[in-house]
Amino acid sequence: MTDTILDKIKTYKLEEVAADKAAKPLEAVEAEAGAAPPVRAFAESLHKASISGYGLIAEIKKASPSKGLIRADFDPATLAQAYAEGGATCLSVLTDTPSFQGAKDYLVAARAACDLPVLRKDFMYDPYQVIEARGLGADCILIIMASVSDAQAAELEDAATQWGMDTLIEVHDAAELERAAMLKSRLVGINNRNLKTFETTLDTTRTLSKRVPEDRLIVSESGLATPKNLSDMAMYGARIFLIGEALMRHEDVALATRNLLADPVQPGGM
Ligand SMILES: O=C(O)c1ccccc1NCC(=O)[C@H](O)[C@H](O)COP(=O)(O)O
Repeated sequence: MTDTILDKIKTYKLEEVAADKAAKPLEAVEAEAGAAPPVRAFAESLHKASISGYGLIAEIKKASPSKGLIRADFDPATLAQAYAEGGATCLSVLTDTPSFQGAKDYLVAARAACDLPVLRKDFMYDPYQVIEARGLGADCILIIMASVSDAQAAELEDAATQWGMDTLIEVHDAAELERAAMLKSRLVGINNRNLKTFETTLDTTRTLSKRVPEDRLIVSESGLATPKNLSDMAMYGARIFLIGEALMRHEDVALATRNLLADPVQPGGM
């Protein structure tokens, strides 16, 4: 069987982490995490925003494997300020370079430019990356169930909790959701993009949202672009959204964010 993009990313990411560990030992990364600015409340901010409006995790995303270059005019600090001005609740910053043209420094710059809590968007396999994320200032990390074992997911979650961070557990099918439910995280991300095939359909949120335990917050991720998309997802219990490309393609990112969040459907409404 040929490798999927997720397999390819995992291969280079494990090599990258091994090189990072050789260059900067765990003790040094722990010291940086210990000296990092205090954690900002990621999950709780989303919960509060979603009670009567929408919670938005706005993604700073320069390029992707499925779309290539998305935004040439790319300054993470300016984009973070635009998202904050437009009403985003939290930020997601891609720190992976080979596939997304992201960078660890982008997270540092974006977080310093605003007051929003920040997700380190990367492919996490090793607690070293989690502690490194805190050292960069991250308030939340991503755990992709399609790419880790149950034991790895629990280990990453424990490391995040130990360093005061939240976790966003990402699933894209029923089997992954069942595994995610064994974890403690409040945030369950339903990715509308199949990371193995790149196929994107909002039917993924429509189908899986019913199976998410009631004590969790549903985050609908990927392929969302219009207010109608958001109100449609809200009908399925998803009032928190992770959005990158659709906002990154607008010249005026603050205005695009504001327009997307205007007029949220009320819980139980429509
Ligand atoms: O975006 C991709 O092409 C991609 C490919 C392989 C693995 C992950 C990928 N994206 C990560 C994401 O989950 C999205 O950046 C995020 O959900 C925002 O999606 P969008 O609003 O469609 O940019």
